[in-house]
Amino acid sequence: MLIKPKVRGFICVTAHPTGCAAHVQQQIDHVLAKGPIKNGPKKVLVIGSSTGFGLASRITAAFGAGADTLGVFFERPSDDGRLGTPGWYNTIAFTKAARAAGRYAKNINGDAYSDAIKQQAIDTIKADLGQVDLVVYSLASPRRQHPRTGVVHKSCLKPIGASYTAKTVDTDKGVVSDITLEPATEADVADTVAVMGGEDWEMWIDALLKAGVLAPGATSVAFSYIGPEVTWPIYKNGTIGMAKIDLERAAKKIDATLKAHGYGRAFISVNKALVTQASSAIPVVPLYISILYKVMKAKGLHEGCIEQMQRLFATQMYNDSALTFDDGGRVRVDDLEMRADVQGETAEIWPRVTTETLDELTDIAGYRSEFLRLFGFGLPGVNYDVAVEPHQTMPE
Ligand SMILES: NC(=O)c1ccc[n+]([C@@H]2O[C@H](COP(=O)([O-])OP(=O)(O)OC[C@H]3O[C@@H](n4cnc5c(N)ncnc54)[C@H](O)[C@@H]3O)[C@@H](O)[C@H]2O)c1
Repeated sequence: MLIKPKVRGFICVTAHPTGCAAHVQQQIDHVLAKGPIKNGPKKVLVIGSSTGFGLASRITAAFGAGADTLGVFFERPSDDGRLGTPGWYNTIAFTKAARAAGRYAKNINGDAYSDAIKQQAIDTIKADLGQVDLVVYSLASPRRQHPRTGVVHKSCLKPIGASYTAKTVDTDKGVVSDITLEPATEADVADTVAVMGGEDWEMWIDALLKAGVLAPGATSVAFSYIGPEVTWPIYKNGTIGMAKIDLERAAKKIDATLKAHGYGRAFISVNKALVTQASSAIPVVPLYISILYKVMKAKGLHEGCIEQMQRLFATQMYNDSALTFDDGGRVRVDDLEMRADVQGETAEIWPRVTTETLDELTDIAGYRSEFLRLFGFGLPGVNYDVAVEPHQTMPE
């Protein structure tokens, strides 16, 4: 099958298996080039391991620290004549590469919010790894079926209190326009907290502890975003921001639980704004990212998911380093994004961006190519004019 990108709004409905593999390999190469991470994790569970920050942390653990990894994700597998989602192909590529390098890598494709998948992960850890010493929690999902009530909660991206009008970009068409977002209801907030807040992370840690599969001294990390004021009504102060406050609440509770269990630790890492499948769905944010990329690339400060996770592991979590916390007890790898000069220049560009000036003032081209790379398109060394087999099976 010849596979070309088919972009529909903020999603690409096709994915290229060879391109996804090349994207994973690029990330592995980055981690290898950075050199080994001393005293790194040995046995790692990554929840949300197939794309974005979760995949990057799995690659960093396996190829930077030589860790065995178990990945949990929710992806559509390929079938005869039918494409899978990028995370499916990414995981196949990762698994083959990790095993070729002599590392254990197994995968569970299913709903991480369910009790059944938690149990499957526990059974796999018991059978293969004994215990894990790092749990990365990196889910980004539009919905969660609550395992106790059966209720399906849907997360949303809305401001709270008042409607919010701001500039946004249709990244596909290159049109800049104003968008007005109506405020969330109380139910919207509660639903978003139920999906993207900390309850499920707590349920994972409780289940792992009860089953005895968490090593004494284990670490757990989950990810958040803060960003500049221009995005606060839709992010930090919006429904997703309320979920992140709940994630921080959970981090403190899990930290206390893990400290009681062999001096472990749990914390939130605040990461940089990046093009991922999750962030491309947020209004306003892709325009901000396009400006930010322009400014950060000009200063030589640009990072993607893999640079962020490699830096988090090598300069905060392991490698004889110690976690440094902000006033809110969070680790910040968004430090370069939030630098005063970067934010000053981004804020200066923001009001001047129009459809006409988009190409000149922003890195919309970089945004688009990074977006396509998420789906395996535009990778160097991949011949997109050659037919590829869409059906790729996951190694057992
Ligand atoms: N992208 C950004 O700019 C950014 C910045 C800072 C923090 N974050 C945070 O990082 C975390 C990860 O986001 P991302 O941008 O890497 O997202 P992503 O969409 O690339 O990855 C989400 C992962 O979750 C998995 N997943 C989704 N629903 C699932 C389910 N029900 N069961 C099992 N797996 C499921 C997917 O398969 C995938 O592996 C989120 O907490 C997000 O808020 C993102």
